[in-house]
Amino acid sequence: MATVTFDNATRVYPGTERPAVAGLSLSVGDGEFLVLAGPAGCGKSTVLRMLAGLEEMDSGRVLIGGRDATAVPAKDRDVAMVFQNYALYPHMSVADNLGFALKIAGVPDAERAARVREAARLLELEEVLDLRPQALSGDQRQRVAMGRAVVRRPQVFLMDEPLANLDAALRARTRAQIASLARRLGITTVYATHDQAEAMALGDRVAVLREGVLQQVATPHELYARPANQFVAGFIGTPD
Ligand SMILES: Nc1ncnc2c1ncn2[C@@H]1O[C@H](COP(=O)(O)OP(=O)(O)OP(=O)(O)O)[C@@H](O)[C@H]1O
Repeated sequence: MATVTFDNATRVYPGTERPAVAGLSLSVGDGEFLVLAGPAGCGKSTVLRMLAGLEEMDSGRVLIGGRDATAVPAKDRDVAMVFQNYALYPHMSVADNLGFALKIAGVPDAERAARVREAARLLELEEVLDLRPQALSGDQRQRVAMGRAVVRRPQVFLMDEPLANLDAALRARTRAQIASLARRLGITTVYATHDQAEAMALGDRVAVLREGVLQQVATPHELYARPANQFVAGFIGTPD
């Protein structure tokens, strides 16, 4: 578990004028579930990628667990990212998909098996451990993608629109599972979505971004009761 702090983080993509993320200062508490919310192109993915070490920052810093991680390579940051386009290995069973990163990392067989079992239990995948991904439903596949992050026991989970490929009913169910899982594990989570209902349902706090600029970060209740400006009020007030 760890805190995450962005300190004046800015990213200007080469060949562009306007920063994709401009002077972001934001702290995420230990074990907190923070949602980054805002319309397409507001900079959510860039924030996650900067935190993961997949995107350079032009200025500012990012701290993980109180330590400056700005210059730390992605593989050494101890964060696990779940994407919307989760690529499972089609030729491997669910169990092998779950354990693959641990195998690469040289985790001994017995410990790997135990961690895979634990993740399968938490994500209700025990029944499908021997199946291949193509035999699974969309939400089961999404849970395997989540499980691959869970087995690594990272300090921070990063989730980029992980439910975007699911239909409405499954989104609601999977959303509830994610919320309960993250809270049970107590792992600091930064979760990006353009869907205000999802943001309000999941976040301990929600950070609303507009064109790369943080507008407000507050609990869902505070955002409803006291939106900082018209943009926040509009975003919160307009169901998807
Ligand atoms: N590699 C890149 N090169 C140039 N511009 C980029 C690059 N990646 C993103 N951008 C631009 O940066 C801005 C922020 O993009 P980002 O993907 O972070 O937003 P987002 O809120 O995650 O949106 P989406 O939900 O569409 O992914 C957008 O204007 C986008 O076009």
